[in-house]
Amino acid sequence: MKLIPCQACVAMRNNVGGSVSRPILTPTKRNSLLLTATTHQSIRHQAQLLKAVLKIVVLFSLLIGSLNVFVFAAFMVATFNFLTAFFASAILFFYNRSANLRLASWLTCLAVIFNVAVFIHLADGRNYSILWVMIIPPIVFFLLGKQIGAWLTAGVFAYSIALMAYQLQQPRQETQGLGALLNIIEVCTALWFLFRFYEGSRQAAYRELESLSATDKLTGLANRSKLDNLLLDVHQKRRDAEISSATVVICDIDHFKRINDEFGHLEGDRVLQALARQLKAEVGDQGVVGRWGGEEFMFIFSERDVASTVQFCEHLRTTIQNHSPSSKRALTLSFGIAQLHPQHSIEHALLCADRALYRAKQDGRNCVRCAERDV
Ligand SMILES: Nc1nc2c(ncn2[C@@H]2O[C@H](COP(=O)(O)OP(=O)(O)OP(=O)(O)O)[C@@H](O)[C@H]2O)c(=O)[nH]1
Repeated sequence: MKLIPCQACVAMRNNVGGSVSRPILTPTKRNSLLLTATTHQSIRHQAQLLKAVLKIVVLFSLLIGSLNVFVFAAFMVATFNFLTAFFASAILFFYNRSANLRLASWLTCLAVIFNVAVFIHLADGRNYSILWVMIIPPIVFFLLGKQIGAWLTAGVFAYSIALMAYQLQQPRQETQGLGALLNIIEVCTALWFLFRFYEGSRQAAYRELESLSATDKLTGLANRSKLDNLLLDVHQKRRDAEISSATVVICDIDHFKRINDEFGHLEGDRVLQALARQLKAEVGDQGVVGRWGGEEFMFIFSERDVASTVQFCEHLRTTIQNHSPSSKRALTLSFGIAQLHPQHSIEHALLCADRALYRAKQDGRNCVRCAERDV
C-alpha cells in the first residue's frame, strides 16, 4: 500500500470500485482474461455438443438400420442407415485426431441433412417420415450457430414443404402402422436426447462462467466484483435488521514491493497465493475473504462486532508473523477495520477501513487499527 494523504484517499474512495493500491491487473487486462476463459469455455461446450450429436447419430442409425433389416426387410434403407453410422463414426474419429471443430461440425450437419433428405425421399411420404426434418434445427443451430442454423433450417424446411406438395399430387399413401409409430417414437427420443444434453451442458457452462467471473485468477479467492456484491448483500441485511452487526476489514501486506524487487514478480505471485491459502484457512466459515486488489485483501463478517473483529485480526497478524507464507522473507500484515452501519453507505465504511489501514501503516505497520468512530 502507498502512504497516500487522506484527501487523496478520500478522492480515490469516492466509489466502491476505487483502490489505493496500484492494481496489477487493469480492468482491460481482467476483461481480456475473462474473454479468453469465455472463449475456451465456449469451444469446450461446442466440442461436447458435437460429440454428443455424433454419438446420438451413430446410435440411432445402428438401431434404425437393425429395425429396417429385421422388422421391415427394407435392406436399401438399412444399408443407408449403416453408412450413416459409419460416416458419423468417421467424423468423430476425424475430430478426435484433428480437433478441427468447425469442419467436423459442418460435416456432421451436412451428413445429417443429407441422411434425412434421402430418407424422406425414399420413404415417399409414408409412415410420417417427414417428421425426421424436426431433428435438423437443434443440430444445425447447436453446431453452426444462429445465422447458418437459420439458413440451413429454412432450406431443409423449404425442401420438405416442396416434397410434401409434390406428394400431395400423387395418390395418398398409407401412413398408419408400425413404421409410423416407430418413426414418431424415434424422432421424439432423438429430440429428447438432443435437448436434454444441450440444456445440461448449457447450464454447466453458465455455472462455470459465473464462478469464473467471481474468482480472482491468481489466488482463487473471491474477486473484487464478488466482494462488491457481498458487501451489498451484508449491508442490505444490516439495514433490514436481519443481522445485528457487520464489519469490513482491509488487510495489506507490508513492504510487499521489496519481495517483488528482491526475488522477482513470480515469487511475489507465489507469496500472494500462499498467503491467500492461509487467510482462507484462518477465516473458515466465520466470514468471507477476497482479494480486494494488488496486495490488499478484504474480510467481510456478519454477526461480528468490532471488538471480536480486532481479536480475529490480531490472531491473524501474529499467525502470519510467526508462519510467513514466504520462505525467503518474514511477512507482516496491516489491518484497517470498520463497521458496516445501516445508516451509512458502503462507500463510507470502505473509506473508514481505508483510513484505519492508513493509520496502521503510519504507526509502523504490522498492526490492527479501527475506524475512529468505531473505537
Ligand atoms: N507479484 C505481484 N505483485 C503485485 C501484484 N499486485 C500488486 N503487486 C505489487 O505490490 C506492490 C505494492 O507496493 P506498494 O503499494 O508500494 O506497497 P508496499 O511495498 O506493500 O508497501 P506498504 O503497503 O506501504 O507497506 C507493487 O510492487 C506491486 O507491483 C500481483 O498480483 N503480483
